Amino acid sequence: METKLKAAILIVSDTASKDPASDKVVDALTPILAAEGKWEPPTFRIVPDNVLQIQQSIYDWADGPNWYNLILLSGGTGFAIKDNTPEAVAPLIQRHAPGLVHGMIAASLKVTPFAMMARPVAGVRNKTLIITLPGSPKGAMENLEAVVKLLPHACLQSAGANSRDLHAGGMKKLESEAGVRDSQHNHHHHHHHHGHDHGHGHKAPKAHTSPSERPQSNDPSAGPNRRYRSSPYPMLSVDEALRRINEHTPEPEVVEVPVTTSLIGSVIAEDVYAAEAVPAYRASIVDGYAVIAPDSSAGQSTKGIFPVASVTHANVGGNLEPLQQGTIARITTGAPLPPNANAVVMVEDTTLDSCTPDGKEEATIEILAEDIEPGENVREPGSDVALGSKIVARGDLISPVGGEIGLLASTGTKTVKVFRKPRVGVLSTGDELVEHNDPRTLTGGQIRDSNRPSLLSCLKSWGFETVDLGIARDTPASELEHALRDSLRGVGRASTSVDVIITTGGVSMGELDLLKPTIERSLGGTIHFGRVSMKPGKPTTFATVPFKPTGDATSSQQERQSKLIFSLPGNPASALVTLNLFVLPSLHKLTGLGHSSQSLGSKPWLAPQLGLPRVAVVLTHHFPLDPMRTEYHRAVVTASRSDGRLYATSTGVERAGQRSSKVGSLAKANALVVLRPGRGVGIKGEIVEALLMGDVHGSDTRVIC
Ligand SMILES: Nc1nc2c(c(=O)[nH]1)N[C@H]1C(S)=C(S)[C@@H](COP(=O)(O)OP(=O)(O)OC[C@H]3O[C@@H](n4cnc5c(N)ncnc54)[C@H](O)[C@@H]3O)O[C@H]1N2
Ligand code: MOO
Ligand SMILES: [Mg+2]
Repeated sequence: METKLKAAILIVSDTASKDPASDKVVDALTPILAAEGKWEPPTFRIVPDNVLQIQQSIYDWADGPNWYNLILLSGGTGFAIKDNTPEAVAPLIQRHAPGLVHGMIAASLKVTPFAMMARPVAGVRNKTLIITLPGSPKGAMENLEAVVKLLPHACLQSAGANSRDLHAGGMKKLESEAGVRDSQHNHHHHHHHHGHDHGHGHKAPKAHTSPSERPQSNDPSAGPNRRYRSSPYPMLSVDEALRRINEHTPEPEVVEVPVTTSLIGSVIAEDVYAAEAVPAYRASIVDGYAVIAPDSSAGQSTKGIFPVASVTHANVGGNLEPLQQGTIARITTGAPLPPNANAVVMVEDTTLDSCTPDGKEEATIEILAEDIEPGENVREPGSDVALGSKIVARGDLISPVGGEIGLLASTGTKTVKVFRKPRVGVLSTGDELVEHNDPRTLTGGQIRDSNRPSLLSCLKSWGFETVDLGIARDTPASELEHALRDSLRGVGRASTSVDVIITTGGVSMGELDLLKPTIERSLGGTIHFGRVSMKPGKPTTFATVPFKPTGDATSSQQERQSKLIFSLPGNPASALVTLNLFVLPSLHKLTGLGHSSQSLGSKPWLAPQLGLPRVAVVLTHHFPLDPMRTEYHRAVVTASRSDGRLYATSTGVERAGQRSSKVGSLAKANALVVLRPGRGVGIKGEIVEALLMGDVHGSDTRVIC
């Protein structure tokens, strides 16, 4: 059977979003696609005339693993103030298709001159063809009919594969092909002239003029006329941002290190086999008497009075005398059994019968137990760890609990291969910043740098090596560029080069928000995203910069090929939340946690996940919702002792309680409660997702409904 193509319809209409039954377009378009016999029944969604919601739908349908071949949007393409579908769609299109636009307008013009009042856009994002249609059912049908015959071919070409490859099995291949195309795209962008407005010097730039270009940061030297008034960076969903971070975080490197406690938090890169057996000899499990127990089938009793032939302590040296039939030997826990002995009787199961003449030692003992079996209370050699058995596997995390270190130590393992943990630098930016411990009184707009200490402490608690990169001033602008370059190379303010740079501040819309332009224009870096639909943390920026190591061969082996820059918002709560949400998964991947542990066998769910653990929590009170952005609400989560559930209580729901400037919203918090955007509140008793940042303590909390 031939593979069918996947289509999605987005209805953009304030009316239909309030009353889905009022929509007539989905029912009008579906039969047109069905008549072609090449399409699966389309999926659809209804959103209001809202740029973010339109864009989110396109990300969902064109960017994820479940991408669609075709997205048809209907509505919002006219001249009315609220019509903003073309403005939402155009920036997301990577390759425009003006031919389809011409075709649709030409067809409509045959019906009505009002066709000139439509502002359709069409083009390709990733492997998905996107076309806007008018909002009226009649107009939408006419437009779709004008192009519908061409769509299967256009979609297959956009996907870069034949139809069979569109099947689930071909997904992987297509994903990697898309990766190749993306990097070529980036390449192109670096050589492209940035100014797109030559000859129109007085015009302010539009956010997106040339469709083939990625968004480009503000040119700091350009005057007010050419400064952006809306961000050129598309607003990504958190999931898409995380996907891009994962995609651009390099694979971890392998290093060989001695077995010490500094292994805690490292991930094993190569299976380790026991070079020694544990125990190395036959050892007693109890304090008592080594005996020669008769074969159980013989039916003989082990009761009786026996002479004590010898005493064996745990640290005995040299060879032991073999035990003679009819005698027993006193032995302590962990001590080697004398040859011939095959079981141990606990001292509690014996009584003293007689002493040596000097009264200092036992001469004879009565054994009270009558059913001692061979092997009883004996640890055979290698029964705890067999010689040559796998003790830790590639992908295993060396936990602070101590089990893995214990295994390595007990078998005399001297060194292990692990993934090298990344080194992380933290840089604060801003002219207003003062060291937190500066004794002087603050003046004017000065504030104390709280981001560096709070971020450094969080990173240290995760077990990463950190480098304090200090403060970079906004003016002169070159200070930031030099601070970043020095940090990458490990000179100046950075004692050693870092793998990951975290900056705070300077990523939003202010004229001194210089991070994005500095990364792109001065360091030749690539910004993978510059805005995320979340609260707090909207302007979070993630970039990679190419890095050529200098110096000798050994140092170059230790350097990664590209370095990561996380430019977090300056607001203190935003900086800490985004550190937890975005930086940690990347550091985990660099640490090797993505390499699923082979030793878990049939229990892959026991493998550690990247980033914070995700759990379900019960709200203990109403939580206000943001109408647009997913909120990461700071909360205290406790484990109920009575019903075994987790309960979330906000660190502050009053007006400024969760404000992004308020770092105190993270004091006492051990979780980020994920609140999807909506009207009103998340209600008391509702179960929502939360990300655990810290330890969970027990409590008597319970929501009584
Ligand atoms: N016109 C717009 N303005 C802003 C937008 C926007 O979309 N349009 N986004 C707002 C959001 S959301 C955030 S979050 C902030 C992000 O600001 P920046 O990353 O550009 O940071 P700065 O402007 O440098 O500073 C913001 C704020 O944070 C304080 N700060 C900075 N560094 C530190 C530090 N190390 N320790 C303590 N506090 C710090 C700084 O003094 C400012 O008060 O932008 C909004 N604006
Ligand atoms: O996104 Mo910003 O972090 O809310 O203040
Ligand atoms: Mg700013």
